[in-house]
Amino acid sequence: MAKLFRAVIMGPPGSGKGTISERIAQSFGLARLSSGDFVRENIAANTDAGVLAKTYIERGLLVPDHVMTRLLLPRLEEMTRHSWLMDGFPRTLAQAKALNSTCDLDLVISLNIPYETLKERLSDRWIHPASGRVYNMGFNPPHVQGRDDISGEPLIQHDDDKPEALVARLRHYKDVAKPIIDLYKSKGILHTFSGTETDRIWPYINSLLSTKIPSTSQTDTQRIPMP
Ligand SMILES: Nc1nc2c(ncn2[C@H]2C[C@H](O)[C@@H](COP(=O)(O)OP(=O)(O)OP(=O)(O)O)O2)c(=O)[nH]1
Ligand SMILES: Nc1ncnc2c1ncn2[C@@H]1O[C@H](COP(=O)(O)OP(=O)(O)O)[C@@H](O)[C@H]1O
Repeated sequence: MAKLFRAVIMGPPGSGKGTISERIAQSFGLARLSSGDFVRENIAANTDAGVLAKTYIERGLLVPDHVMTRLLLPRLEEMTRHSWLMDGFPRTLAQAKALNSTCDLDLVISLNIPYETLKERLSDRWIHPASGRVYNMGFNPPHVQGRDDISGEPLIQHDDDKPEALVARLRHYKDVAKPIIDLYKSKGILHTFSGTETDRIWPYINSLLSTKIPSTSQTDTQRIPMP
């Protein structure tokens, strides 16, 4: 069997992680894993970790490391036969260390996007809360204004996407991401992409991954369901 491929995508809020992950999953057939989706699925399924996670999310807090690792690592251990790309985890150095002890990452993509660009994008971002689907009124608008394409339900805007909250969020990201980025740099697996437009960054990511991903991992396109 060809070697499997495991990657993580990192970047500040609004940097395009979700958008780029979707493209990578489609182009290379990696399973796309999102920590936010895992959390939402666990909440919906009423698992112990999900019930606990919900108490933090309801207060607008990050889920503590030990809950996140309990929720995610067993799922990763089940994926021994899959290549995957993870979005949203690790978000702290403790999570990165826990991930390290579970699997060997092949590659980390870090997105480096100017503050002004992030501010513009997020103030234009609308979300379908039940599914996590994301729209941008300029970049990828919904078919019907203010409505989710699939369910037709209303879209909302997050309070923390407003400019005044964004400065603090970005500062927080920089602080917590730095040691994680340093860790991956020291392992020689970090690749940083800078720019203001996803469509211009994408070709570089695409060509890097073309050289790294063994062709047999490219047959396995799927979104991983809950057990
Ligand atoms: N105008 C413009 N908008 C973009 C571009 N790339 C992505 N967007 C939009 C899509 C979304 O509404 C917003 C943020 O993109 P994503 O949700 O993919 O970002 P990310 O997953 O990093 O954000 P998150 O961590 O969930 O806050 O910006 C771009 O190149 N130009
Ligand atoms: N790695 C993580 N560590 C801690 N909490 C997390 C992590 N990933 C997701 N969460 C929790 O789940 C929520 C939803 O995650 P996500 O879909 O990535 O949304 P957002 O981009 O709004 O943070 C987060 O706001 C946070 O409370």
